[in-house]
Amino acid sequence: MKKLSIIGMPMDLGQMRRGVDMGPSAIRYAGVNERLKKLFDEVHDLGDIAIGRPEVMIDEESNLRNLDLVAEKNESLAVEVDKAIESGSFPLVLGGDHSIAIGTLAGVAKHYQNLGVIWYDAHGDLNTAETSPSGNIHGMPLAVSLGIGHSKLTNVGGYTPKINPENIVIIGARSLDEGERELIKEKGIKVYTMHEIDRLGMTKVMEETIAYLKDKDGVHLSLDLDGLDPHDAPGVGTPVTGGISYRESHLAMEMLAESKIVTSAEFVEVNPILDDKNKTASVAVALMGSLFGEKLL
Ligand SMILES: NC(=[NH2+])NCCC[C@H](N)C(=O)O
Ligand SMILES: [Mn+2]
Ligand SMILES: [Mn+2]
Repeated sequence: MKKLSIIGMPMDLGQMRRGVDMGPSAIRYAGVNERLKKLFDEVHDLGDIAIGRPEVMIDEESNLRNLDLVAEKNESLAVEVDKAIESGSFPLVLGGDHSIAIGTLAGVAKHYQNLGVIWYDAHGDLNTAETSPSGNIHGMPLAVSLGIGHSKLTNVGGYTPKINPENIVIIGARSLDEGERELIKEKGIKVYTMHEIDRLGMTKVMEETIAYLKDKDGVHLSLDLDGLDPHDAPGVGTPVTGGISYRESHLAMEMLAESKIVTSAEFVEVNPILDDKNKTASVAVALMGSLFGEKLL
């Protein structure tokens, strides 16, 4: 019995550009339910986590924009993700800015002893208040999940850390801040930058990634649409040129489907205001199709 739970997280408090809160709607409009119903026995769309429209505020002291709200809303997400897994469902979270990975991983990681994470992204999202150039929490969730950062964030879900550095693979990196580079080196995090993707090809990158994570008891895929080239996924708040192509991304998802290692996923940073006729949401849905085993023949 294959069950999928879809959870919308219309969060935009982790960054400054309005519109990413409409990501879950855009992805639903692009047909996520219809497409994935063919690949699961049951698809439960649980609707959206309530975010509301609070006054935007910055905690000047700590360089953590909307700290309390981001923490609070991620607690709610963690509860829903946890419940989905308890009920035997594969949790698929629709973002929302990438700060939602804090809540997703809080809900997921308690179910695994040794969770692997694939971070498909132009960025490392390994900043802290001290290293962040922007104060935007969507640039911090991977560090937070490692237990590095403000305790209001690292303690979401009531425990820390969620993951270990040697269980992470970052794919598609091409924009890293100085503090992120240092953390990657210090912790020995595995990273396939665009250089390695060009050099090795996506086939080899995914073969190595899958081999690297094979012995984990679960693998979470956190896919930031800005990992793709802005030509293929223009509707994102922090685009970086020279990214992963649409075709390479399909191949990556198909290889993950074949490997059967992925046990939870989130697709984030879809911003329909910045998009071109809902292209980015449609790309997200197409990639989900491949991730969950869609085949042409
Ligand atoms: N999830 C994202 N799109 N993150 C972008 C982060 C950009 C930059 N590194 C920052 O920390 O502000
Ligand atoms: Mn990114
Ligand atoms: Mn990201």
